[in-house]
Amino acid sequence: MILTVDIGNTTVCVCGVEKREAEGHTAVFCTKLETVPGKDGAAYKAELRDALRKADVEIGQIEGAVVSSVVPCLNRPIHACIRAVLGREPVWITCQSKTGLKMDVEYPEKVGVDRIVDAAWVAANCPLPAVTVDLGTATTFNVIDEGGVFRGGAIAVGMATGLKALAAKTAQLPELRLDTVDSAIGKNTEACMESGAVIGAAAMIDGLVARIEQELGKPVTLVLTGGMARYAEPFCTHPHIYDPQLLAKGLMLLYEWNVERPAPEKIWLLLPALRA
Ligand SMILES: Nc1ncnc2c1ncn2[C@@H]1O[C@H](COP(=O)(O)OP(=O)(O)O)[C@@H](O)[C@H]1O
Ligand SMILES: CC(C)(COP(=O)(O)O)[C@@H](O)C(=O)NCCC(=O)O
Ligand SMILES: [K+]
Repeated sequence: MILTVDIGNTTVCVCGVEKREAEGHTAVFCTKLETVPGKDGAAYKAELRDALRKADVEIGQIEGAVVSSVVPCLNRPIHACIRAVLGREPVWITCQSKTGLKMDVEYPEKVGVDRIVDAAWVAANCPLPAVTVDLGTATTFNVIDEGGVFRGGAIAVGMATGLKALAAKTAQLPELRLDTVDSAIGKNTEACMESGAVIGAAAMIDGLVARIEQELGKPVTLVLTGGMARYAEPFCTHPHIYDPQLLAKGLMLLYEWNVERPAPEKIWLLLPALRA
């Protein structure tokens, strides 16, 4: 099992991913820790140990760890946390990692690593061209053309972020926790806000993907993921795949492609140590 860790702006998503005979890459557990800038490695260490215990995972089952981050101030604490819990160094995914993607954007080093991981999985596993949409703090769109080229995309306000901004910037709109939505026509303030956030996000996805298809001149495979995707996904009319494990599976794939294994001659050097 590989521990995959995605440091997002709202949550640090930790999963245990295995490669299974029949199903391929599969997340066997997932847990979300809160993203708290300033929180130290020791505090995350306690939370991670607790989460692993609750998931019934023994440290010995975990062969390695891999991390993507779009919150640089948490990189050190999370690195320290993983090293302390697993006793090994995690692999960090960056724009320099082997991803199988060719980057056709102005500043590849500025693209969020979570976007690259989503795109890399889809480029390796789905019919291309494809669009991935990750509904988290932000709603991000990635466009991968039929040659496996990352062509860029779009970044829009996330559903929960939009609702928080509305409550903060208006006198009469309440704080809201999203629930299932059943109608585009809300009959009260909360229902109106939910329609705007959820069905609005779905309509934006359908509309933006249609524009992207126009620009590419081809239909795309659409893959939806992220913490908020389950709310909007039922309202997307474009054919799509909903895969809440996209980022975790992508991280394990990139672990396999980027982990440094000892060269064969070094394995002979290690053998005496292994026997001891
Ligand atoms: N029912 C809900 N109502 C409001 N916000 C929610 C709900 N469920 C999850 N969230 C929010 O979903 C977002 C988390 O999505 P996630 O994909 O984990 O984000 P990120 O990758 O940006 O950290 C956050 O904005 C979180 O507060
Ligand atoms: C767009 C994002 C804020 C999305 O982050 P998330 O919603 O996953 O927390 C993140 O991918 C990011 O900081 N990107 C850098 C800019 C870019 O991708 O072009
Ligand atoms: K994310």
